[in-house]
Amino acid sequence: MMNGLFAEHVTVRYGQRTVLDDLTVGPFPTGKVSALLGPNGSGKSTLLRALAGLGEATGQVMLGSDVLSRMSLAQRTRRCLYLPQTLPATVHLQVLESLLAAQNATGALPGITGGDEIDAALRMLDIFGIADLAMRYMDELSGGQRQLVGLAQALGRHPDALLLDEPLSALDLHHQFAVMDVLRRETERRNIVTVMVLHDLNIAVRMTDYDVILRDGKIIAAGSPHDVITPDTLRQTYDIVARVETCSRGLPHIMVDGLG
Ligand SMILES: Nc1ncnc2c1ncn2[C@@H]1O[C@H](COP(=O)(O)OP(=O)(O)OP(=O)(O)O)[C@@H](O)[C@H]1O
Repeated sequence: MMNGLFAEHVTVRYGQRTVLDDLTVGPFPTGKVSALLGPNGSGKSTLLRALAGLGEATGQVMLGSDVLSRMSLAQRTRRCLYLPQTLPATVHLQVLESLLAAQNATGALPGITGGDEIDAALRMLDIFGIADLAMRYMDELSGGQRQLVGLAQALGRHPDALLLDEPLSALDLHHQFAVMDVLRRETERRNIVTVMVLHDLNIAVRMTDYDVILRDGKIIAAGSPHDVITPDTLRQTYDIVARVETCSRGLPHIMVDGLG
Protein backbone atom coordinates (compact mmCIF):
# COMPACT_ATOMS: atom_id res chain seq x y z
CA MET A 1 0.00 0.00 0.00
CA MET A 2 2.48 2.54 1.25
CA ASN A 3 5.84 3.18 -0.26
CA GLY A 4 7.44 5.67 2.03
CA LEU A 5 7.45 9.29 3.07
CA PHE A 6 8.61 11.91 0.64
CA ALA A 7 8.55 15.64 0.11
CA GLU A 8 8.56 17.64 -3.08
CA HIS A 9 9.55 21.27 -3.64
CA VAL A 10 9.73 22.13 0.05
CA THR A 11 10.63 25.73 0.80
CA VAL A 12 10.99 27.10 4.33
CA ARG A 13 11.81 30.70 5.16
CA TYR A 14 12.52 32.28 8.52
CA GLY A 15 11.81 35.98 7.92
CA GLN A 16 13.95 37.02 4.95
CA ARG A 17 16.16 33.91 5.14
CA THR A 18 15.41 30.91 2.97
CA VAL A 19 16.66 27.83 4.82
CA LEU A 20 15.24 25.17 2.49
CA ASP A 21 14.82 26.17 -1.13
CA ASP A 22 12.66 23.93 -3.33
CA LEU A 23 13.98 20.75 -1.72
CA THR A 24 12.80 17.35 -2.94
CA VAL A 25 13.71 14.43 -0.69
CA GLY A 26 12.89 10.77 -0.14
CA PRO A 27 11.21 8.42 -0.24
CA PHE A 28 12.15 7.51 3.30
CA PRO A 29 11.30 3.80 3.05
CA THR A 30 8.63 1.99 5.05
CA GLY A 31 9.80 -0.64 7.51
CA LYS A 32 13.22 1.04 7.72
CA VAL A 33 14.97 3.58 9.91
CA SER A 34 16.28 6.68 8.12
CA ALA A 35 18.60 9.43 9.34
CA LEU A 36 18.98 13.12 8.55
CA LEU A 37 22.65 13.99 8.95
CA GLY A 38 24.67 17.17 8.57
CA PRO A 39 26.42 19.90 10.54
CA ASN A 40 24.80 22.31 12.99
CA GLY A 41 22.43 24.69 11.28
CA SER A 42 22.28 22.67 8.04
CA GLY A 43 18.47 22.44 8.14
CA LYS A 44 17.84 18.96 9.60
CA SER A 45 15.29 20.04 12.22
CA THR A 46 13.70 22.42 9.74
CA LEU A 47 13.24 19.58 7.25
CA LEU A 48 11.91 17.22 9.93
CA ARG A 49 9.38 19.82 11.05
CA ALA A 50 8.36 20.46 7.45
CA LEU A 51 7.77 16.71 7.01
CA ALA A 52 5.61 16.82 10.16
CA GLY A 53 3.63 19.81 8.88
CA LEU A 54 4.87 22.15 11.60
CA GLY A 55 5.88 25.71 10.82
CA GLU A 56 5.42 27.56 7.58
CA ALA A 57 6.51 25.34 4.70
CA THR A 58 5.39 25.26 1.09
CA GLY A 59 5.55 22.14 -1.06
CA GLN A 60 4.00 18.73 -0.89
CA VAL A 61 4.55 15.93 1.64
CA MET A 62 3.25 12.45 0.80
CA LEU A 63 2.98 9.24 2.79
CA GLY A 64 2.51 6.56 0.17
CA SER A 65 -0.35 7.85 -1.97
CA ASP A 66 -1.73 10.09 0.80
CA VAL A 67 -1.01 13.79 0.50
CA LEU A 68 -0.24 14.78 4.10
CA SER A 69 0.15 18.43 3.22
CA ARG A 70 -3.53 18.58 2.26
CA MET A 71 -4.73 17.16 5.59
CA SER A 72 -5.69 19.14 8.68
CA LEU A 73 -2.91 19.34 11.24
CA ALA A 74 -4.91 17.09 13.61
CA GLN A 75 -5.33 14.39 10.96
CA ARG A 76 -1.74 14.73 9.92
CA THR A 77 -0.36 14.52 13.47
CA ARG A 78 -2.25 11.29 13.95
CA ARG A 79 -0.50 9.76 10.95
CA CYS A 80 2.88 11.38 11.43
CA LEU A 81 4.25 11.82 14.94
CA TYR A 82 6.97 14.38 15.63
CA LEU A 83 9.10 14.20 18.77
CA PRO A 84 10.97 17.48 19.33
CA GLN A 85 14.59 17.78 20.38
CA THR A 86 13.74 19.16 23.78
CA LEU A 87 10.83 17.50 25.47
CA PRO A 88 8.08 19.84 26.68
CA ALA A 89 8.23 21.21 30.20
CA THR A 90 7.43 18.34 32.49
CA VAL A 91 4.22 18.04 34.39
CA HIS A 92 3.53 16.46 37.77
CA LEU A 93 2.11 13.30 36.23
CA GLN A 94 3.12 9.72 36.73
CA VAL A 95 4.90 8.10 33.80
CA LEU A 96 2.10 5.57 33.24
CA GLU A 97 -0.53 8.34 33.33
CA SER A 98 1.48 10.34 30.81
CA LEU A 99 1.50 7.37 28.44
CA LEU A 100 -2.24 6.88 28.84
CA ALA A 101 -2.79 10.60 28.21
CA ALA A 102 -0.71 10.36 25.01
CA GLN A 103 -2.67 7.29 23.88
CA ASN A 104 -5.96 9.04 24.59
CA ALA A 105 -4.89 12.11 22.67
CA THR A 106 -4.63 9.84 19.64
CA GLY A 107 -8.14 8.44 20.15
CA ALA A 108 -9.14 4.79 20.35
CA LEU A 109 -6.55 2.46 18.95
CA PRO A 110 -7.70 -0.58 17.00
CA GLY A 111 -8.18 -3.58 19.27
CA ILE A 112 -7.27 -1.73 22.46
CA THR A 113 -9.95 -1.02 25.06
CA GLY A 114 -10.28 -0.32 28.79
CA GLY A 115 -7.78 -2.23 30.89
CA ASP A 116 -5.92 -3.20 27.75
CA GLU A 117 -4.78 0.41 27.50
CA ILE A 118 -2.86 0.04 30.73
CA ASP A 119 -1.33 -3.23 29.56
CA ALA A 120 -0.35 -1.61 26.27
CA ALA A 121 1.27 1.33 28.07
CA LEU A 122 3.15 -0.98 30.44
CA ARG A 123 4.31 -3.07 27.51
CA MET A 124 5.63 0.04 25.80
CA LEU A 125 7.59 1.01 28.93
CA ASP A 126 8.92 -2.53 29.09
CA ILE A 127 10.09 -2.36 25.46
CA PHE A 128 12.26 0.63 26.37
CA GLY A 129 13.50 -1.04 29.57
CA ILE A 130 11.80 1.47 31.88
CA ALA A 131 8.89 -0.53 33.33
CA ASP A 132 10.30 0.32 36.77
CA LEU A 133 9.57 4.01 36.14
CA ALA A 134 5.79 3.49 35.67
CA MET A 135 4.79 5.02 39.02
CA ARG A 136 7.46 7.72 39.12
CA TYR A 137 6.61 11.35 38.44
CA MET A 138 7.69 12.88 35.14
CA ASP A 139 9.14 15.97 36.83
CA GLU A 140 11.37 13.79 38.99
CA LEU A 141 13.07 11.96 36.12
CA SER A 142 16.53 12.49 34.66
CA GLY A 143 16.90 13.92 31.15
CA GLY A 144 17.65 10.52 29.65
CA GLN A 145 14.74 8.87 31.46
CA ARG A 146 12.43 11.59 30.14
CA GLN A 147 13.72 11.00 26.62
CA LEU A 148 12.94 7.27 26.96
CA VAL A 149 9.42 8.07 28.21
CA GLY A 150 8.97 10.44 25.25
CA LEU A 151 9.88 7.62 22.87
CA ALA A 152 7.51 5.21 24.64
CA GLN A 153 4.72 7.81 24.35
CA ALA A 154 5.46 8.30 20.66
CA LEU A 155 5.46 4.59 19.76
CA GLY A 156 2.41 4.07 22.00
CA ARG A 157 0.41 6.37 19.72
CA HIS A 158 0.89 3.98 16.80
CA PRO A 159 1.70 6.50 14.08
CA ASP A 160 2.39 5.55 10.45
CA ALA A 161 5.50 7.73 10.51
CA LEU A 162 7.75 8.61 13.44
CA LEU A 163 9.81 11.79 13.10
CA LEU A 164 12.39 12.04 15.87
CA ASP A 165 14.68 15.00 16.45
CA GLU A 166 17.91 13.76 18.05
CA PRO A 167 16.18 11.02 20.07
CA LEU A 168 19.46 9.71 21.49
CA SER A 169 20.92 13.05 22.64
CA ALA A 170 20.43 12.48 26.39
CA LEU A 171 21.08 8.73 26.42
CA ASP A 172 24.08 6.75 27.63
CA LEU A 173 25.82 4.32 25.30
CA HIS A 174 23.77 1.32 26.39
CA HIS A 175 20.47 3.11 25.92
CA GLN A 176 21.52 4.60 22.55
CA PHE A 177 22.00 1.10 21.20
CA ALA A 178 18.95 -0.30 22.98
CA VAL A 179 16.72 2.45 21.58
CA MET A 180 18.07 1.96 18.05
CA ASP A 181 17.35 -1.76 18.39
CA VAL A 182 13.78 -1.09 19.51
CA LEU A 183 13.18 1.46 16.77
CA ARG A 184 14.54 -0.85 14.08
CA ARG A 185 12.49 -3.79 15.32
CA GLU A 186 9.23 -1.86 15.79
CA THR A 187 9.63 0.06 12.51
CA GLU A 188 9.98 -3.21 10.63
CA ARG A 189 7.26 -5.06 12.58
CA ARG A 190 4.70 -2.26 12.11
CA ASN A 191 5.91 -1.41 8.61
CA ILE A 192 6.08 2.29 9.44
CA VAL A 193 8.50 5.05 8.41
CA THR A 194 11.00 6.27 11.00
CA VAL A 195 13.14 9.32 10.28
CA MET A 196 15.54 10.69 12.88
CA VAL A 197 17.97 13.55 13.11
CA LEU A 198 21.30 12.09 14.22
CA HIS A 199 24.78 13.43 14.94
CA ASP A 200 26.49 10.11 15.64
CA LEU A 201 27.78 8.91 12.28
CA ASN A 202 28.84 5.54 13.68
CA ILE A 203 25.28 4.84 14.77
CA ALA A 204 24.03 6.05 11.39
CA VAL A 205 26.41 3.86 9.42
CA ARG A 206 25.68 0.76 11.51
CA MET A 207 22.04 1.08 12.43
CA THR A 208 20.14 3.06 9.81
CA ASP A 209 19.03 1.97 6.34
CA TYR A 210 18.59 5.23 4.45
CA ASP A 211 20.47 8.46 5.07
CA VAL A 212 20.27 12.03 3.83
CA ILE A 213 23.18 14.42 4.40
CA LEU A 214 22.39 18.13 4.37
CA ARG A 215 24.64 21.14 4.21
CA ASP A 216 23.34 24.70 4.04
CA GLY A 217 19.86 23.35 3.33
CA LYS A 218 21.02 21.35 0.30
CA ILE A 219 21.21 17.60 -0.10
CA ILE A 220 24.81 16.46 -0.45
CA ALA A 221 23.93 12.75 -0.68
CA ALA A 222 20.98 10.41 -0.12
CA GLY A 223 20.81 6.62 -0.11
CA SER A 224 22.24 3.69 1.83
CA PRO A 225 24.74 4.53 4.59
CA HIS A 226 27.44 2.77 2.58
CA ASP A 227 26.90 5.13 -0.36
CA VAL A 228 26.21 8.27 1.66
CA ILE A 229 28.79 8.19 4.46
CA THR A 230 32.08 8.34 2.58
CA PRO A 231 35.36 10.24 3.09
CA ASP A 232 34.31 12.50 0.25
CA THR A 233 30.87 13.45 1.61
CA LEU A 234 32.29 13.83 5.14
CA ARG A 235 34.89 16.27 3.84
CA GLN A 236 32.25 18.16 1.86
CA THR A 237 29.76 18.40 4.71
CA TYR A 238 31.74 18.52 7.93
CA ASP A 239 35.13 19.79 6.67
CA ILE A 240 36.87 16.82 8.24
CA VAL A 241 39.33 14.26 6.99
CA ALA A 242 37.85 10.88 7.84
CA ARG A 243 37.98 7.26 6.79
CA VAL A 244 35.32 4.56 6.84
CA GLU A 245 37.21 1.53 8.16
CA THR A 246 36.02 -2.00 8.76
CA CYS A 247 36.44 -3.21 12.34
CA SER A 248 37.64 -6.68 13.31
CA ARG A 249 34.03 -7.88 13.27
CA GLY A 250 33.50 -6.64 9.75
CA LEU A 251 31.37 -3.64 10.76
CA PRO A 252 31.92 -0.15 9.32
CA HIS A 253 33.53 2.41 11.61
CA ILE A 254 34.35 6.07 11.01
CA MET A 255 37.81 7.28 11.99
CA VAL A 256 38.36 11.02 12.04
CA ASP A 257 41.95 12.03 11.25
CA GLY A 258 41.47 15.76 11.67
CA LEU A 259 39.91 18.89 10.33
CA GLY A 260 39.78 19.40 6.57
N1 LIG B 1 12.92 29.86 14.47
C1 LIG B 1 13.94 30.23 13.67
N2 LIG B 1 14.06 31.51 13.27
C2 LIG B 1 15.06 31.92 12.47
N3 LIG B 1 16.02 31.11 11.99
C3 LIG B 1 15.96 29.81 12.35
C4 LIG B 1 14.92 29.30 13.22
N4 LIG B 1 15.12 27.98 13.40
C5 LIG B 1 16.23 27.67 12.70
N5 LIG B 1 16.73 28.76 12.07
C6 LIG B 1 17.92 28.80 11.20
O1 LIG B 1 17.73 27.87 10.14
C7 LIG B 1 18.93 27.18 9.87
C8 LIG B 1 18.67 25.67 10.00
O2 LIG B 1 18.37 25.36 11.35
P1 LIG B 1 18.00 23.90 11.84
O3 LIG B 1 17.58 23.99 13.27
O4 LIG B 1 17.06 23.30 10.89
O5 LIG B 1 19.41 23.18 11.71
P2 LIG B 1 19.89 21.75 12.24
O6 LIG B 1 20.60 21.12 11.09
O7 LIG B 1 18.77 21.00 12.84
O8 LIG B 1 20.95 22.18 13.33
P3 LIG B 1 21.48 21.49 14.71
O9 LIG B 1 22.29 20.28 14.31
O10 LIG B 1 22.37 22.56 15.27
O11 LIG B 1 20.31 21.17 15.57
C9 LIG B 1 19.97 27.70 10.83
O12 LIG B 1 20.76 28.64 10.16
C10 LIG B 1 19.17 28.36 11.92
O13 LIG B 1 19.87 29.45 12.47
